Amino acid sequence: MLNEEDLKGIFVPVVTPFLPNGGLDLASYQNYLGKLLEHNIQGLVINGTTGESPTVSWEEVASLVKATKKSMPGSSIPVIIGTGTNDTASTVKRTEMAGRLGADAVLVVVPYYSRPSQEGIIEHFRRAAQVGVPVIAYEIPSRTGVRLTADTTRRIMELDGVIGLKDSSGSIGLISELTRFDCKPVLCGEDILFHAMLAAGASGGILAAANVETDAFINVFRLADKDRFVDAKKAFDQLLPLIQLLFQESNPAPLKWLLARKNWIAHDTVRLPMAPITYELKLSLERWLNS
Ligand SMILES: O=C(O)C1=N[C@H](C(=O)O)C[C@H](O)C1
Repeated sequence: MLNEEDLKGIFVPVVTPFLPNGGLDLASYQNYLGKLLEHNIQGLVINGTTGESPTVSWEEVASLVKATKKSMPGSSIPVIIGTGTNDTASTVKRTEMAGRLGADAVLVVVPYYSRPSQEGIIEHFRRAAQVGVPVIAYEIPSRTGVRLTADTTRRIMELDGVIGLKDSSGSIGLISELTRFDCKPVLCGEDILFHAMLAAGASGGILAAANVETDAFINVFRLADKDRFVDAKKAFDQLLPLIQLLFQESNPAPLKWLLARKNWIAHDTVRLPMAPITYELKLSLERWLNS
């Protein structure tokens, strides 16, 4: 299982490939996984936002995890499973099931939709962490509808069993507050802010765009890790056009289109209410591919 020291480097949140009829496409998944595992990544995240967790059943998550383990026998690449929901009891149950599937850690998103109080959110994480599988808390207010204060985040990160934070808060405000003092690792979860967050003390990232330019993201991380922030910035700037395109419409639809276009997965199918990308974005991605 993961501990704090392991949250360093590039973690790739995987897409969940679907067939045109919406069923799980495990053949594509295995092909795509083979491509990702050619790179020196620090871990995989299954059933994250990029994995379309709101529309993926637990049985499907289990199939993905089993396929992942089968694809990398003897590999030590950590597998992190998204188990967060907006219901504490079901989050706890999913975290227990993830432990039985062999998760190295779980990604638990701030409970969305209900807009709970900060105290309720802390209690949600306390219960998830008590399961005994290491928890990475996931702050993404643009999707959850509730924003953690720096004090709440600190209290969550201080819980036993919470090993770090994935920060998709949308600015460097939170990480700057957290890293003023000693704190557990913060992973960037906002691709466009990767360099800025490394400079503010992030220990790596869980980045959808790293599905595509994996080595380039690893390079940015390594340069920053050696305090070569100017070189890291130059390398990161090269990634900006891709990042802008991948987030022009809701992630992961653009990413799935690109992976399908590269034949890593067979189809760009997303499950409703996610919709396929527009014709205009396809043209722009095609231009990027040819650039
Ligand atoms: O699935 C993830 O983990 C990520 N989700 C974020 C989002 O889609 O909002 C983006 C980030 O790159 C990784």
